[in-house]
Amino acid sequence: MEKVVLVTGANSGIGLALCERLLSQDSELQLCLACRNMGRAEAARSALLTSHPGAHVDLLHLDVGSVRSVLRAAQEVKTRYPRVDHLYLNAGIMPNPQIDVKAFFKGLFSSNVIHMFATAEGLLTQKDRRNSDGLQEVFATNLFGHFLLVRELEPLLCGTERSSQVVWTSSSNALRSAFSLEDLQHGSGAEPYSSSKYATDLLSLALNRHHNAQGLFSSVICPGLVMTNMTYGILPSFFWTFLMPIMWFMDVDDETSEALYGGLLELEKVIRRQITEEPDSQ
Ligand SMILES: NC(=O)C1=CN([C@@H]2O[C@H](COP(=O)(O)OP(=O)(O)OC[C@H]3O[C@@H](n4cnc5c(N)ncnc54)[C@H](OP(=O)(O)O)[C@@H]3O)[C@@H](O)[C@H]2O)C=CC1
Ligand SMILES: CC(C)=CCC[C@@H](C)[C@H]1CC[C@H]2C3=C(CC[C@]12C)[C@@]1(C)CCC(=O)C[C@@H]1CC3
Repeated sequence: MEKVVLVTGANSGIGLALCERLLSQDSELQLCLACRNMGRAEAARSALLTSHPGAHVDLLHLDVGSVRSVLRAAQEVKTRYPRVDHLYLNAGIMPNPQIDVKAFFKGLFSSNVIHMFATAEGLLTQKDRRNSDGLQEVFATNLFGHFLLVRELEPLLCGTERSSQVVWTSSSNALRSAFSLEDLQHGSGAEPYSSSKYATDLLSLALNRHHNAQGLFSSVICPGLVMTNMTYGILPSFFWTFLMPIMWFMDVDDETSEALYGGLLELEKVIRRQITEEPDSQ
């Protein structure tokens, strides 16, 4: 049976790259691009069909920052598909980002420099506002609209014979220090993005607690730092050309992960030898 996969914010950046990858891995799936801007959604669909002719790619109008739009879109999904196998909650915004240049240069010469580049902690603030539903826009878009979508799609995600996966695009910029239960929407702070991403991680945990028994499994991914419209909104592209080599230099993960892999293979050898040499104690 064809898998049904729905991706929010699928018309650009990470969402569109994800759709490309999904179709490369399984050309049979029914892919639904859930987007706010339908012009860009059409263009994304054409691009996907050019690289994957014959693929099944649908469009759905969804503004995750609007409660009415989420409810309408969920209703439409229920009429179109019998179930949803994979739900990628990827749409996100970071409005009016400001960099604290002083903190950046202070961090550059501190022992905290790698952490600063990896998480942007202490570097980034945003200017948020209330939307027409009376919610803080970043919270509404990055978290609450998606939460509502999951709630509405529960019948298609839970209780079916197969399990379903909900995957959130979170961030290394998810900061516990930015989140408060007393101010869920982060109306009074200057780090709504970090707060919304930390809340995303918490919500994913809670969804597992509430829905694993019904076959719904939630997880978060952090894509690292990716050049998209979001990052080009933080600094203009020529800045990134200079910064990228430094970012690669900072990225110790590949090397460390390779070293870990080698270490584990060595340990595996030792352990295997040990259990074949030692008599079974039981
Ligand atoms: N780039 C990076 O380095 C990182 C990004 N992320 C996360 O990745 C996700 C994707 O961002 P990225 O690809 O970088 O940035 P883009 O700006 O390229 O993509 C954001 C996508 O979200 C959509 N979107 C925004 N607001 C809404 C809305 N109200 N309703 C529906 N769709 C909406 C945009 O559509 P539209 O055309 O309508 O604007 C666009 O398709 C975000 O959640 C972001 O927080 C996480 C870590 C790092
Ligand atoms: C010259 C100068 C002032 C450089 C500042 C560098 C910053 C622009 C980057 C350093 C770490 C980056 C980062 C992000 C944005 C750009 C930086 C702050 C993200 C917050 C982008 C979106 C995410 O979700 C996570 C990223 C973490 C690292």
